[in-house]
Amino acid sequence: MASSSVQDLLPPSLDSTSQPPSLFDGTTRLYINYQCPYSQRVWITRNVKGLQDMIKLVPIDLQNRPDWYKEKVYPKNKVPSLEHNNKVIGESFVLVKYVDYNFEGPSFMPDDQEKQKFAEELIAYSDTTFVPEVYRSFAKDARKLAGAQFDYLEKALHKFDDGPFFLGQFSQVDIIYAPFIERFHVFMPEGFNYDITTGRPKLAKWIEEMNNLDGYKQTKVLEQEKMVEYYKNRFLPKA
Ligand SMILES: N[C@@H](CCC(=O)N[C@@H](CS)C(=O)NCC(=O)O)C(=O)O
Repeated sequence: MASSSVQDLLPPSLDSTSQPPSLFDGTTRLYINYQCPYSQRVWITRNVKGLQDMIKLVPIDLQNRPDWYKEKVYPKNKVPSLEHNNKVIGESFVLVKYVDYNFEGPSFMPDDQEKQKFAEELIAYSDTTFVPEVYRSFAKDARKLAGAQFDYLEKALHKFDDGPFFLGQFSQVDIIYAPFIERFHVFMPEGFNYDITTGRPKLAKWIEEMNNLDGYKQTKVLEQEKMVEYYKNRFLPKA
């Protein structure tokens, strides 16, 4: 018998023709989209904490969204969202913390106060600066402007030397950055002939170490060519 790939094990995406799950029946559900980097953050958290049986994945087709998602689950009509204890909450950075603090499994925030402070700084930096600046750079001088953002990460990775991750040991910070670094690492060589790891040994090592984590590996974008095409269409000037 052929061995099953990660893709075979993933539930199919629900679309406008799909019935809703039996909402608020006590099941904890994580609504995601397989291509969405924000969803991926929470999906990684669920996996690395070993919560595969406690938090059910419900993938949504965003191009052909079921009406019930906005009407009955999450009025903001975005993913990710989490149905838990008769409530639905959203926003990936809120959910990463929520899943880390409210469910069993290893904790991904160290007790050390200096590390906690640095974690908050890096987590805030991600969506206020790192992600928007790299996206903005694609229309300008990507190699220089995005380069400055990857330099920031390289410097941050030098701060703690008790492991290859942002706080030394694997933490929420790695989870927050991983989906975006993954996409930029694939897209920038294609779009700008630019390898984000060149001259950045800590970042190169970080990517290597992340790729050793099964809970992360299972969430990685499967259709990389599609992702690159999407980025090209969205961010590069039309020929
Ligand atoms: N700030 C949100 C962003 C979530 C987000 O933008 N999700 C996208 C998919 S990656 C979405 O649901 N888009 C659908 C829409 O905006 O209609 C978070 O961190 O969770």
